[in-house]
Amino acid sequence: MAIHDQRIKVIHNPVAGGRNRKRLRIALQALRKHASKVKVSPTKYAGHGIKRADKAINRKPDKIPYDIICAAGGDGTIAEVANGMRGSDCPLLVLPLGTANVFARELGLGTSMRKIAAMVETLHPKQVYPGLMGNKRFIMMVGVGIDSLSVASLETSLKRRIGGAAYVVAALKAIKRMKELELTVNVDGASYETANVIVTNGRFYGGPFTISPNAALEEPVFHVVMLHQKGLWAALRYGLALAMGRLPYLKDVTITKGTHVRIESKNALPVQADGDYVGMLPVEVRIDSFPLTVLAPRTHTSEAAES
Ligand SMILES: Nc1ncnc2c1ncn2[C@@H]1O[C@H](COP(=O)(O)OP(=O)(O)OP(=O)(O)O)[C@@H](O)[C@H]1O
Repeated sequence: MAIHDQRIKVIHNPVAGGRNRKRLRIALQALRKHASKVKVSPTKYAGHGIKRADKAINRKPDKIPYDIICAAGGDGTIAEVANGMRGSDCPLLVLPLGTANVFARELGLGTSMRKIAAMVETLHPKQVYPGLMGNKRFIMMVGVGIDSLSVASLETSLKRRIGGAAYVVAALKAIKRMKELELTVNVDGASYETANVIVTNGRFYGGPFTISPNAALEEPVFHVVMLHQKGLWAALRYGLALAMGRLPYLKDVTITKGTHVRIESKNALPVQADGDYVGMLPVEVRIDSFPLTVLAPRTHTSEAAES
């Protein structure tokens, strides 16, 4: 699907990933070369991406519809736009301007805006399956454990200033609460006791790190990654194994598949979805019956994911 004479609505989160104007400009230049119209609408507050996307999809009858909706931001922005597009088969183009940009890596787009600009005309529609928490979509993952404790104590202003390093600061704060991590996870009827869980439809986590090597966005199934140990030593070991690509192969890590997952605890614990705090336990997630159409390279390699 070449972006040729098409009408594109770009929903841009101006606060994603710190300063992102230059990266956006590179992408817009490429889009304007090929498209007949490129309309950029910045988000004004958290959650605005949902409304913007819904409005772009359901235009008044006297207005010409858009052919492509583009989410320019981090994974949180993409999730918002994907929520506003639920039920539509209009393709979503992703311009990664966030901090971790896991979804763009997962699609094989990578994170180099120059490379994306160079290939934007050759991207093809592909169907992927987001998850649902209640009636709200997440595009890749939901987590409870050291990650959700960290996200819940993350200072947004610090993240805007120092980027990914703010997560390290947040993780240090979260360490104090690690003993509370006692979870019961039910995957399609099978019950597990664990300390950390990540329910994901993708391979990557926190950027280019592999957490579930056999997952694929286009398969309507979750990979449920459970890290059973808690405590400082376990957290450090998991962090190191993740950085070295060894996490999925540790003896105290279980990965199972399912389409319906319930997570609960006797303790009050926060939940993260696509890197943002979304509420407290208990939580129930399932695969969305509506697929999401995204533009992606026809074939992709791990090199693109690592760029
Ligand atoms: N104008 C805005 N002002 C404040 N917050 C916003 C605005 N627009 C969107 N947001 C919120 O910012 C949050 C974070 O943005 P996003 O996830 O896109 O970037 P990021 O956190 O830098 O990247 P990543 O998720 O890849 O780490 C989103 O969940 C969204 O709700």
